[in-house]
Amino acid sequence: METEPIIQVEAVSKSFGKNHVLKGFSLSLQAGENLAILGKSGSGKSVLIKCIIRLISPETGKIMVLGKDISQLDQDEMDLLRAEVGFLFQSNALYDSMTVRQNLEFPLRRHWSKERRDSEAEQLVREALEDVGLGHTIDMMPSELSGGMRKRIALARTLILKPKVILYDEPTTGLDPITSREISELMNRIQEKYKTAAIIISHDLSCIRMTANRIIMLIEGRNYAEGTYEQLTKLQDPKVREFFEGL
Ligand SMILES: Nc1ncnc2c1ncn2[C@@H]1O[C@H](COP(=O)(O)OP(=O)(O)OP(=O)(O)O)[C@@H](O)[C@H]1O
Repeated sequence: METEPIIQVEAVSKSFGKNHVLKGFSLSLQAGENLAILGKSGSGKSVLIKCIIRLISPETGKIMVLGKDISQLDQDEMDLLRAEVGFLFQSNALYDSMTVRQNLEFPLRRHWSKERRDSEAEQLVREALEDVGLGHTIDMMPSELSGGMRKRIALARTLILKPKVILYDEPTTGLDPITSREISELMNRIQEKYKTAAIIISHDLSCIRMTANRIIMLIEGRNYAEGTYEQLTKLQDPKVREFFEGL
């Protein structure tokens, strides 16, 4: 039986002046799936993610998130929906003046009552930190952590609200190959444990190879090619080959 997609993007177009970034791009994210969007720098991957969380609005097309047409939601409804979507942004954006514990509690402040936080937050924080293998850092400051650890803390903070779907924006950018690998393994463990679906936008082929069940290549604003990593590496199209050259 076909289940309803977690996220559906249908023929979305977005331009900035004469710069036509997305030209009828579509995707369908299924439950439990890690879907990677592979595209060059400037191809529109971040624009796509911003459309999905309605930070910007496309000119044409339709976006459904967890069964809701996001263009039809008012601000409060959109905020509630965003709480079910986890983001891991490139910048990590941890608060430097807060401990790891306070950073992880932060999303709960917005979405939970004080009573609920007092009774449940501690255990959730500990569980999320254990999930990323950093239980011992709970009282440390972000400045005491390495780049890879900060990324994992940012991921733990995303997990706190038990999202149904996670959007990973360049999750391994700026990390060395070993740390990148650890983050990719962690992304797989999270998929397995929480059965979350995820969209991963990246140009890091090793991360994509390890984590993606399916890949859509975003080239010239369109769905240029689609398949598993193995399938795409076998294509002869020069624009696809460019990505896999040297492997
Ligand atoms: N707010 C904006 N105003 C004008 N142009 C924008 C805006 N946001 C993005 N663009 C343009 O849209 C294009 C796609 O940008 P985007 O950030 O989505 O690329 P990307 O694929 O995420 O690249 P990278 O891999 O380098 O992050 C670029 O040409 C960029 O200049």
